[in-house]
Amino acid sequence: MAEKRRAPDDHVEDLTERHEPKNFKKVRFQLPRHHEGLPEKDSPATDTDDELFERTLRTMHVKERVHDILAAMYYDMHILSWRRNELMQNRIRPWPDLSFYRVQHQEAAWLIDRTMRRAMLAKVGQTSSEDLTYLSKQEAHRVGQFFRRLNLRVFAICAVSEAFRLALCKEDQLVWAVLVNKIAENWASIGTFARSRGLDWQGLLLKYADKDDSLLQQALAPVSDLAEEHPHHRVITNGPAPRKHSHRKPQYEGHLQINIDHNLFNPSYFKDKKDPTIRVPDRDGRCDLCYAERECDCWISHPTLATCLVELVDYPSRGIGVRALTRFKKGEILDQYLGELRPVDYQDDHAYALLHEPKMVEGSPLALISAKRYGNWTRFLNHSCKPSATFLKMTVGKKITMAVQAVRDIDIFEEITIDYGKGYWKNRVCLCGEPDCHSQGATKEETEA
Ligand SMILES: C[S@@+](CC[C@H](N)C(=O)[O-])C[C@H]1O[C@@H](n2cnc3c(N)ncnc32)[C@H](O)[C@@H]1O
Repeated sequence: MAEKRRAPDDHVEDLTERHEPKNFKKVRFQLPRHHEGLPEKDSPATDTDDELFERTLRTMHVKERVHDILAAMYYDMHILSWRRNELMQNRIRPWPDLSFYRVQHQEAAWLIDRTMRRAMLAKVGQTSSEDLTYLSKQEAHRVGQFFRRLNLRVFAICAVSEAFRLALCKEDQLVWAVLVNKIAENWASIGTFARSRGLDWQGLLLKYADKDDSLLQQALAPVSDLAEEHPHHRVITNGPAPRKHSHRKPQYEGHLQINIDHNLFNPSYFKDKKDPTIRVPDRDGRCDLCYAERECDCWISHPTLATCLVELVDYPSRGIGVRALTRFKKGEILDQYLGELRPVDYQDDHAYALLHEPKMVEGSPLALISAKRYGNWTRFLNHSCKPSATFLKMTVGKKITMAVQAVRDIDIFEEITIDYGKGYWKNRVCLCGEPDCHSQGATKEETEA
């Protein structure tokens, strides 16, 4: 049987001591003198440390800003579709929720109206620099810039987000240009996210449905409904290259891999018929959330932010992996590793099985979490020899659980990875590509043993 994955004891690596990479170019540290007034375009390269520093800082600032905006856009789309689903299912909460949804929808509709009005006027030759259908010339220029790279469908999806609308009128030109590029690079992800959450962007365009405009008709063309299924029942394949992506359902051994939100326990699998994840006070120590010594009512709330803001993507040669759609902080609990609970000697899951251990007792696993058929997004975390997350044994409320924790800050669009442990790679080859990868140092005999 292949070696089971085991959570490390020392879970959060201290990265403050990490050495700089060898090819890191040192620049003399000095505060920028005219940071705010830096030119929009890169100035010609010079050799002085000050200028190099300023340009590096500017590039970093733009990248950070664009990633902030994109993270906020995914969050906006998530929260608005969440609210909409609640409204549609008649689970209307107190009025502030409703008014938030209405205001956001109204502002998106105004932006679409301005865009459509301009497009209609352009058709009959009536646009000029004095055109008052836009709030400003800048907005008209930027919308034009967006349409040169992308289409009305993506614009309508993005327009739903307040972060996007604010960027359109408030960010400087360089940030806007980089944002449009990034949206173009990730349009498959943005489109899939909107569709799989049931975001109402087509509704914004419907009142123009009778207009004879090819872009509009293209945007309103029916698309298959992804919102009926769980978002993690969809994998984006072929990467984000324009018009090359498609979707597939995650399958293993010919079965759809079903999403669950708690471990499945079947007493008949266990000799004593008891759920091995029930907390035992003297064995499992304090609750990791409230530090109570005895049973408490804590739980890891579900869904976590990560459940809502990650996507499944096909990575060449490693299969499905997980991409972050927001920024996560070092130490953040991303989710719990879930699956069917099986006895430790269960032999039938060679890819997804994780040993379930209590945090205080080393080397005595209580069960095995088999996620090959039932599990959540965490089962798709690929291995890296320099991972961004780790398994963490926790005691929470009435249960013990295997959580997944970020071991460093994770940026939006980064793949989230975890260390499966050296044992997992005894008879397999790791393709993580890290310079210190286990498999690179292993001899042929070791990997084929
Ligand atoms: C827990 S699953 C991860 C999700 C998996 N990629 C999938 O498509 O379902 C573990 C399997 O993913 C693949 N995998 C994950 N990380 C890998 C890596 N660094 N190198 C090669 N294969 C990897 C291996 O096939 C491994 O058995």
